[in-house]
Amino acid sequence: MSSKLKVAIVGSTGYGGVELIRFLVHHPQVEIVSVISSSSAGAPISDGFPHLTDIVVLDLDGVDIHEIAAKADLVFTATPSGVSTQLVPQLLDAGLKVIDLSGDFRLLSGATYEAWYKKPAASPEYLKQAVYGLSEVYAEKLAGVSFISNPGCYPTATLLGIIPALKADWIDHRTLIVDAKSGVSGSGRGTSLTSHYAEMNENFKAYKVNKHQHIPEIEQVLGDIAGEDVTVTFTTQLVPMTRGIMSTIYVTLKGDYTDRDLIGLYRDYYIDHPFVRVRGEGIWPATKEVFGSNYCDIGFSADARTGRLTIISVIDNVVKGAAGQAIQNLNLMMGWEENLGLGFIPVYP
Ligand SMILES: NC(=O)C1=CN([C@@H]2O[C@H](COP(=O)(O)OP(=O)(O)OC[C@H]3O[C@@H](n4cnc5c(N)ncnc54)[C@H](OP(=O)(O)O)[C@@H]3O)[C@@H](O)[C@H]2O)C=CC1
Ligand SMILES: CC(=O)N[C@@H](CCC(=O)OP(=O)(O)O)C(=O)O
Repeated sequence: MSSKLKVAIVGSTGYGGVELIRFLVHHPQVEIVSVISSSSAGAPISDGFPHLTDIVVLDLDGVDIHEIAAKADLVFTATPSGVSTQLVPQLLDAGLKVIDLSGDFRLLSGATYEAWYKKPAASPEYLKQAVYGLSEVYAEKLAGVSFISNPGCYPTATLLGIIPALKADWIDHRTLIVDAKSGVSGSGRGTSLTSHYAEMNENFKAYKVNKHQHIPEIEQVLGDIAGEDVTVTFTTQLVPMTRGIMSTIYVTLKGDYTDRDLIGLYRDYYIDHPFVRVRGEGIWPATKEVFGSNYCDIGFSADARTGRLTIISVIDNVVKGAAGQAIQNLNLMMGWEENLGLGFIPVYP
């Protein structure tokens, strides 16, 4: 009998789910026992995803809580916001561990969720069970828990870029401006006018300016770190590429800190965490340099002329922004090496 952790994936036919499969197939402590679809149960997963032919030889299962509980120890829910709200409580009640990739359990306040997501919030009983999984920042809180809420893609890039400087009190958080750009896979596999080729190709467009649902998530975590309320100006933009997020952060420095000071501060902060790489002086990260990997790369320019700091943080939205961080959180939950099953070099060029 296998002593591996038995894992099921709900939403296995979405971008996050398929990416979970890509990594979990190589994870030494995990066995994928069920790939689940609410719309295509019964068919081999490789019918819809021929790149998995002969690699994942499983038929898609339906969403049946008892069947999942009979097969699996832990479930990844890579399901849309609103779906997880309903599904996750049933999985937890069935005794399963859960790592949820949606936005449904990230915000502590149900009222804040409803204001930004425009959907009914999960019940407070379950909201308070969720541990927020920004791996590098909350690693110690994740060990041994049963339910992790995986961070959003934009919050991951943005928060990892801001937190060390905020924690050190080197920046004035009242001046934070975040200019964030994402590839189209961030909006999921379902077709929409937004992700239509003719709308996206050779285009660069802003959306949800100051209204994005990730704003309260970023402010919640920064408030936790700062010990007081924090607000950010946050602009999201779509760029004509498949994967990648670049979050460019502008903030006023509280002292005469140099790039070298910042590099030292950030390298110290992330010293025990292999997936955040801090660039050397004048070497700014590009999305291609993390493509397909779980890395978050960060670079700086402290401008003595304006007194402002520019921080550039890049991730692959489907990996560090979703499936990769979810597996990193699984590793932290289970007490395994943080990088187990994730040690891939980015795809380049
Ligand atoms: N894409 C990204 O970069 C990121 C995504 N996320 C979040 O992760 C989650 C998954 O995202 P992503 O994979 O991109 O989304 P997709 O739209 O690509 O996939 C979502 C999947 O959920 C399944 N689904 C839909 N309705 C139900 C239901 N009622 N019950 C069970 N399953 C259902 C669908 O599969 P089927 O019809 O086969 O059931 C679908 O393939 C979302 O909450 C998203 O916001 C978070 C960070 C980054
Ligand atoms: C490019 C793009 O459209 N990205 C999506 C990210 C959505 C997402 O990941 O949703 P939750 O984290 O809130 O579940 C967006 O901006 O809404």
